Amino acid sequence: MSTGQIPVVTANTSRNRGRKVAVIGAGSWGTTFAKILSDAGCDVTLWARRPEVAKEIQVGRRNSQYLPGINLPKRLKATSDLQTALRGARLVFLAVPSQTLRQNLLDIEPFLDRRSVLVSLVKGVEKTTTMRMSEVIADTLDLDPERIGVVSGPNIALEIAKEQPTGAVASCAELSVAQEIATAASAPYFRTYVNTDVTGTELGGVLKNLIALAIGIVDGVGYGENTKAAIITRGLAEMTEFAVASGADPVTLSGLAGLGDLIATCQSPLSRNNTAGRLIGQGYTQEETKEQMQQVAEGITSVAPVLELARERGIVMPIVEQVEMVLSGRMAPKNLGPHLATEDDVPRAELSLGGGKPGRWRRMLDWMKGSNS
Ligand SMILES: NC(=O)C1=CN([C@@H]2O[C@H](COP(=O)(O)OP(=O)(O)OC[C@H]3O[C@@H](n4cnc5c(N)ncnc54)[C@H](O)[C@@H]3O)[C@@H](O)[C@H]2O)C=CC1
Ligand SMILES: O=C(CO)COP(=O)(O)O
Repeated sequence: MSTGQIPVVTANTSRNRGRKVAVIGAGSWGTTFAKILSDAGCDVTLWARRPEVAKEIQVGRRNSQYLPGINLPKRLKATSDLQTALRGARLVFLAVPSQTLRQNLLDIEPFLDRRSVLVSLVKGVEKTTTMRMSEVIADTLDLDPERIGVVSGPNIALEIAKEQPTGAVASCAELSVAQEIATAASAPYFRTYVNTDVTGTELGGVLKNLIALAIGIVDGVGYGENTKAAIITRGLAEMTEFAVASGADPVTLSGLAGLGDLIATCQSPLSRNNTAGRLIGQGYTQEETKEQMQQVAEGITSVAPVLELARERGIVMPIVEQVEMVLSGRMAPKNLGPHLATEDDVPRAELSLGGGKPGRWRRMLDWMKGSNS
C-alpha cells in the first residue's frame, strides 16, 4: 500500500479499555511512551532495569533522572520484574539501547505470550551485525513479520511528556497489526498514522541521527543556517537513496519518520545526537563527549555499520562519511560541509549528487508523482 495515502488512527481511549501492553526500558523514551499508552487508555506496565527507578515511577509517579518535572499517570504501573511486566501483554514496546536489544530479547523470551507483537521504538542498528532492530527481533526470536512492528517519527521525549501535540507512524508488514499498534498509541496529544513500510520507517529514525550529528558538529564550529540547510537537504537525499537501496518506499522518507524526524532532531537542542555533535564540533573528543552524555546517542554507534551497508549497496554518503571522519579524528570539524563532498571536474545536477545514479532519482520522482495522482 502507498504511504502517500495513509489512513489515520485518532485518539479514542475507550477503544483501548482492557488492552494490556508492556514497555521494556524506562529511559526518557520508554517512560514517555508508557505515558502515551496510558493516556490512550491502555493498561500499561513499564519495566525498568533498576528497581529504584521502577519504585520511583510506581510510588512517586516520577522518573526524575530522565523526565524531570513530569508527573506520570496514576494508572501507569512499573516493575523491575520482567515476568510481571509481560504478563498478558499482547503488545510489547521495546525502548532499550540498540546494542543491548538482542540480550534484552533473550531475557524476555521465556515470558512472552506466543501471540504477542514486538514493537521497536529504537533508532539504531546493531554494530556487530549491521541489522536493523526489526531484523534483530526476527533473528533472535524467529518471529513472523506480522508479529514485528516499529513506531517512529519526530518524537523528542520531553516535549511529548509535556503533552505537546505530536505525530508518529506505526509500521508493520501486516496493516491490521500496524492499526492495532497505532490505536494503542493514539493519545489526545499524540496522533499515530500507519504504513506497511517497516524498512523505510525504521531507517528514517536511524539515518536522521547521523545527519543530526553533522548539524551538531557545524553548530559547534559556529557555522550558520546556510550550512545547516544544505546539510539537512543533502542529508535527506542521502537518507532516501540509502533507504530505497535497502528496499524502502521513498515516500516514507518524506513523511514523519523521515523528513519529520530529520527536522525535529536537527533543530532541537534536546536531541542527544545533535548535542553530541555540537560537543565534538566544539573540540571535545569522542570519548570526552560520551562521558559528558548521560543518555543514548544512537548515531555515534550507527555511523560505521551504516557506511558498511552503503558500501555493500554501492551508495556514496558524503555527509555520513564526513561525520565518521570527524568522529575518528581524521577530519577537523570545520571541514565538514557538503561543498567538500563535490570534487567532480564537471558540476553535477543537484538531484544526482550524493553518489546517486541519475536515473534513480528520476524514477523516484516519477513514481511519487504517479502515486499522488
Ligand atoms: N529520547 C527520545 O526522545 C527518543 C528516543 N528514541 C530511541 O529510544 C531508544 C532508547 O532511548 P532513550 O530512552 O531515549 O535512552 P535513555 O538514555 O534516556 O535511556 C536508556 C534506557 O536504557 C536502559 N538501559 C541501559 N542499558 C541497558 C541494558 N543493558 N538493558 C536494558 N536497559 C538498559 C537505561 O537504564 C535507560 O532506562 C534509543 O534507540 C533512542 O534512539 C526514539 C524516539 C525518541
Ligand atoms: O529520535 C528522537 C526524536 O525523534 C530523539 O533524538 P535523539 O536521540 O537525538 O535525542
